Amino acid sequence: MNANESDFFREAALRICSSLEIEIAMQRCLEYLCRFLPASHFCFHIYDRELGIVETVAMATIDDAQTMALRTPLSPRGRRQVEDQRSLRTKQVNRLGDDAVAGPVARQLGVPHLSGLLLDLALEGKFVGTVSVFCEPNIKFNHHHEKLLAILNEPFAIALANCIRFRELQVLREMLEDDNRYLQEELRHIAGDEVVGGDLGLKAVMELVNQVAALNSPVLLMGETGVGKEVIANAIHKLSLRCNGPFIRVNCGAMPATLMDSELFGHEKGAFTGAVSRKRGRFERADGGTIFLDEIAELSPEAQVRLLRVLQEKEIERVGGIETIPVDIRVLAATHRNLEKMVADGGFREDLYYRLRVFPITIPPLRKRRQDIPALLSHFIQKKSREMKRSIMPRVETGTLDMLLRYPWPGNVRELENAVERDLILCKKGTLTFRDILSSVMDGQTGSESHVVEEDKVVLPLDAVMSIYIRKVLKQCNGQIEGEKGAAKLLAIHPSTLRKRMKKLGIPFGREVKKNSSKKR
Ligand SMILES: Nc1ncnc2c1ncn2[C@@H]1O[C@H](COP(=O)(O)OP(=O)(O)OP(=O)(O)O)[C@@H](O)[C@H]1O
Repeated sequence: MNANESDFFREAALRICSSLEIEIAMQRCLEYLCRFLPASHFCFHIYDRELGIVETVAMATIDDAQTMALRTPLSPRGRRQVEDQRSLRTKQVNRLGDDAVAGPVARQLGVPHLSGLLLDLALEGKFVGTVSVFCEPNIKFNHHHEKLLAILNEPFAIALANCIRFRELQVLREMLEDDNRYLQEELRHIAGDEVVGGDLGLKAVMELVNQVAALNSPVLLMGETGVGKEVIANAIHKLSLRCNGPFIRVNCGAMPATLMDSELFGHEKGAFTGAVSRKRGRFERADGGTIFLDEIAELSPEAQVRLLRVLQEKEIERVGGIETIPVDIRVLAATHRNLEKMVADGGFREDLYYRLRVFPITIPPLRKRRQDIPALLSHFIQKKSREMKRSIMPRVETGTLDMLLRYPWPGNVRELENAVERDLILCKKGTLTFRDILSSVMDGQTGSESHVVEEDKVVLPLDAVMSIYIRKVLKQCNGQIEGEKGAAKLLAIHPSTLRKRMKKLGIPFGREVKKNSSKKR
């Protein structure tokens, strides 16, 4: 390369690398190339050997520049011409339309009448693609022009290779975004979209949810384990303006304290042994959406301090990092523990407690909203049958519902869900009997019966109330139906009417009660 050629190389190379937008870089380069060779158009092409297609990825003229994905299938002769070629070539074509390879491409670009200069590009000995410059038909390219273009083989090849990589990355990113949207949908589905009981036992809760959802205020969800705190958190997110953003759940109780910081805030590469690459934490992932901190009471004192900072500053620092990263998140927290007492005992930071309980919502236990049990039961039977791919929907044995209504459900909705699943696995004839629940109700583990109907002041189906009352009277009469001390007399009905009703409601007769309890022992 002589001095002039060196200057030419330097300036053209700088221009083709001057922008990440390849078409802009090409236009800048074309403006310079025009001073040395006749060039009205400047294109990059790649070749798909499997499909025999030339793809024009970008084109620049003095007035216009664009990326494109113009795909031109080649004729068998054109394919042979490209594929049989052993070495990289520079080629002059007097009329583009006459060439077996350049012709179809030029026709699609609307310039078959122009003449062209084509140069195959290689990087580290591998074919990358082709660069072409076109000019008016009355002007001819010559060997000097060919030589000048060949000097730029490497920078052009790098620019084209980078452009293709960038395009691949964009496609991957779009796929990831699409996957992400799909997975978020799936997660919402798994977590259970529907709030069963929203218009009955959870009506008051849902009223609060509707009031707070659209705001950005933190919400503290309280209630026993399994009452549906996560379901309500999900409902808040779905009803909020952030519903299209991520909903990220963190189970603070299930995470070892040593990993908590890096899980929540992420880490930089090499921040600690095992940090082999940079990782984004859950707060960063929740950016633009909602973070749900489940079992918040289990947070270590150190993590509590850091969480307080995030809530105050709205920014995080990755472990081992120095830059602060702003995060736009809405925090929902949940606990089954008495946080107020923990604060009083010094187990939870008071300042953090007040930041989190800006809007507290307490979800009542299932035993305080028994009216939701029938709907929950049918919801879970349908959901679990679908999951287990059962074609026939099982039915609940007559009289069992009232048993389920009397049971205190210490594990709340989760226990009911598990009971349905267990019974679906066990049930042979398509009838759910809930034997376990039945025997614990029979064993009197439900507490006083009046607790069910009087204390809770809930509205129960008439059959259930009748069943509860008949059982109560039968208990008083030691299971005796007839006679002066029998239940029928107390209830002022005929013994056979009582028997019929007991059968209908699935109430076991005296002997069966004893049989059940002795079986248990
Ligand atoms: N109202 C409801 N409607 C439909 N499904 C519900 C409802 N409440 C709870 N569930 C289901 O019951 C199960 C337990 O609910 P969830 O995980 O929300 O309880 P939780 O209070 O967050 O429990 P924990 O305190 O153990 O984290 C889940 O499978 C959930 O889908």
